[in-house]
Amino acid sequence: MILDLDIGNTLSKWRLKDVDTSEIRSRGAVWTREEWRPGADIPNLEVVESVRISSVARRAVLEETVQLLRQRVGAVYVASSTPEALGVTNGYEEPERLGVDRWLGVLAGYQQVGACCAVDCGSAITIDFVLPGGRHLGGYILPGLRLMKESLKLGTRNVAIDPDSEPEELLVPGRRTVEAVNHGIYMAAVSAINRVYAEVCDSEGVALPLMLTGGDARVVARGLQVPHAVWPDMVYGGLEACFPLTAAERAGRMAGAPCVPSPVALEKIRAGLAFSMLL
Ligand SMILES: Nc1ncnc2c1ncn2[C@@H]1O[C@H](COP(=O)(O)OP(=O)(O)OP(=O)(O)O)[C@@H](O)[C@H]1O
Ligand SMILES: CC(C)(CO)[C@@H](O)C(=O)NCCC(=O)O
Ligand SMILES: [K+]
Repeated sequence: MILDLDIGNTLSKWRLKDVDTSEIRSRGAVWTREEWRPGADIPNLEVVESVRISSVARRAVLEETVQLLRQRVGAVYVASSTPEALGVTNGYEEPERLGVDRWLGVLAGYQQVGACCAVDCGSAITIDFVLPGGRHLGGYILPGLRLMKESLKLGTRNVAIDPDSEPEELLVPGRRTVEAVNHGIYMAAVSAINRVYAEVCDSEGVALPLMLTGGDARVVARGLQVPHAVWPDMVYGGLEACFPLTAAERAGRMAGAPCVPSPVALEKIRAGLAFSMLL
């Protein structure tokens, strides 16, 4: 088995992938600040031959995790942001400072569809762009839905936005605090993504396919106007592309990669942008 680990700021997510069949066998998540104790929701390391890790947690968390795993598992691969990989050039002035989850998302997106916009709706919402030819432009970082809500300190943090609610309901004025906060942060996230997407496509002169990942991807995606795909395993896809171990991975196939709809024509994106500026 391959153990894929995505250590985020809030949650550390893992999945076990069968080396022979490329199937995903199990998944789980633990809070990042907690220890990896036996009995918790952690994978059985007895069956693991290799581990691939994406981590944006503090250095000490990664070091402890790697140390623990090296004693038990044959091969441990740790992803890092580099100046260039898989045909993509990193747009950061200091490439190693780009969050590796963003880098892996961008690499997975580029491998799947070529030039694209990759959005991660996690603890933070990140929006990254890669142009045809593989130039990563850099991107945007804003607080995630949960962070925005917590920062208001109105005692509404435990009421999550229902991922099944209709965007029309979420975009109307709230008539209770919880509702006003939920609708406000939803509007903030959705309109930021819509605007940034349109601005960058306009200024670069290219309509880009749009992909979303992260814990809040589904609910945020429902409010977007442009065609898009949700890919929960996008960061894992980057790990598969960087460290291919199965036959399918060596052939460039990433687990759970979605069919990404073609973007609308650039003229339409530009018209939408011009319209929203006039109002
Ligand atoms: N069980 C859960 N626990 C915490 N957050 C959850 C849960 N389910 C959904 N979420 C939502 O997912 C978001 C966190 O997404 P994700 O799991 O991608 O975070 P993360 O990996 O810790 O983020 P990052 O990698 O940016 O640190 C939160 O904003 C929250 O609203
Ligand atoms: C922005 C987050 C927290 C999103 O998970 C992560 O990608 C990160 O810690 N990045 C480092 C800073 C940067 O990407 O510029
Ligand atoms: K993430």
